[in-house]
Amino acid sequence: MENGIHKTGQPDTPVEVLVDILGKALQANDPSETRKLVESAHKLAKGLDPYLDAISTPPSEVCQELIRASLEHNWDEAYNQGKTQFLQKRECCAGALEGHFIATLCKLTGAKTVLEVGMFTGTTTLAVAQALPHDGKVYALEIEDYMRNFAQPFFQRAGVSDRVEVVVGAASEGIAKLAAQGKCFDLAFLDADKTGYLGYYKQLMDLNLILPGGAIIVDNTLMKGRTYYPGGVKDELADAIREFNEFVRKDSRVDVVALPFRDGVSIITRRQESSPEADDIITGTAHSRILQRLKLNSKVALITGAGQGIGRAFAHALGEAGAAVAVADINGDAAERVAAELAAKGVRATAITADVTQAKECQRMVDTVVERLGALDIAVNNAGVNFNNAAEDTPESEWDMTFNLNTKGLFLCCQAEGRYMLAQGHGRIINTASMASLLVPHPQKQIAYNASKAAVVKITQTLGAEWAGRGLTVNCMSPGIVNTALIQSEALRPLAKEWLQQIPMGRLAEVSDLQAAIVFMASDASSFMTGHNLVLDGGHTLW
Ligand SMILES: C[S@@+](CC[C@H](N)C(=O)[O-])C[C@H]1O[C@@H](n2cnc3c(N)ncnc32)[C@H](O)[C@@H]1O
Repeated sequence: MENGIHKTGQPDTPVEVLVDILGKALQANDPSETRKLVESAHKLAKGLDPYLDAISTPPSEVCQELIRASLEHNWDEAYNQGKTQFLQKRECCAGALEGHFIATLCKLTGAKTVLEVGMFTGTTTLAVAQALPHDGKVYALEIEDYMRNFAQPFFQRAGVSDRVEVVVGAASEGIAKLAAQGKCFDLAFLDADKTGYLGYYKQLMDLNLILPGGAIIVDNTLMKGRTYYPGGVKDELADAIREFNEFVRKDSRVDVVALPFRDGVSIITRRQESSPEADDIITGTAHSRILQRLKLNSKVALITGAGQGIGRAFAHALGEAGAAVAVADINGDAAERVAAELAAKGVRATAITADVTQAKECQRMVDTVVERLGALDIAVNNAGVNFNNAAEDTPESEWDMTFNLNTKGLFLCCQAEGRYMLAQGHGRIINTASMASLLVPHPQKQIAYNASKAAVVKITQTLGAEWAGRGLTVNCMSPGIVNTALIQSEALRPLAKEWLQQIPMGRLAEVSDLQAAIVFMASDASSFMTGHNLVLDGGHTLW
């Protein structure tokens, strides 16, 4: 490609088509021909932004109201009445598409903390806040106190006030203040005074305020085209942006991509360390940053007992981390429901009905996973039961049922999964044990359960040792008392008060407390851990 025109001679983008049409208009001798060409160039240029709006998801209703209020506000009057320090203009509002663009980048990068330098009426702030997780925050720097009051009711209406902190004052001071408070950002959006950009950029970079994997997004890097076509006019803003663009382009710490989106948007990311002296600790193992090492992309995970409670939480955690998920349960409807939940959030998932107390069923389950999802990389053996009876009253049938599922069934699963994984040369098996493997939970009586879970730890240790060095790791997790349907039985519910006094942290585990651990145990990041019993009990076993 040369000068925007491809070897075929055909222009390929709307701008290239414009260049082509206007070039022809310049060469046309017939005035009516020139007019026709200019008209078609005008229509093509005029239609671009509305079309982009039309094919993009519209902003939320509150965001639309805020954009409307920003555009309709009498900014001259606000200035004349001394409410704003500077004469603000409606064009300051970045608009729906750009707010949506920044919010999309937040979602793509999994951002939690975002800095906006130059908030105006907060339309982008709002779009970003709505895209952040509920424990995320956008810090919006704005020199005009008036804007905080303008935007606040809209943040409240959208229910995101606790996700927005407006810092009023000069942006350089705001950045310094946030830095002094130890704040760091996944993304920063530079959109305040253009002559200040270089200073803000240097502050953010020199103070390391952008987290590894983060980015600085900069608006107006084309400055209406005056950066590359000044038109012979003295232009302080275009000069400042040009100087900024050139500085960033030459800054060896970063990569930058400039997009012809609206008034030009540049995305600046920090370069990965690449010097030959850099070891794995500097570059990350296989150049994967620590959070990337936890990703389970293209892995296939099987979870038994995944129709509810802990297993369901494991299935969601592994799916969110990138794995395709086979949801196995003896209750087929429950398995289908969880598989549907996963599919609805974009996880490749399948449901399998299986009774894992039967060797044949375990084999069929593994075969089905491989047949439907193409492999089996991670297996979480989680199906289990718990009955409550004093030792002297425990019927033989209860002992058998408990051991059949919790112990024999778990071993049969490990065996079927292990055979497949040994043949493929890699795999992660994670068994659900219990803190009952380490202490005797009380006051409830559950001898069969306690003994079955102690056996799970021994199975895990034995398999971990036997299969070590053959690409497999086998570990188990021992949750404390988890707030699930299992403990809602009539026998157990009244005991909750007593348990709370036994737990140093003073609360039961929620299934979500176990999710990060299962991802770690399933990922390459845990490759040196095998035969381990990971206890997650709020300190219960310490007392
Ligand atoms: C282009 S508007 C921001 C638009 C906004 N980011 C959006 O997405 O709609 C620029 C804003 O920067 C503010 N501003 C200008 N100079 C500033 C400074 N030195 N410190 C903080 N804010 C400043 C202005 O008051 C104005 O509200």
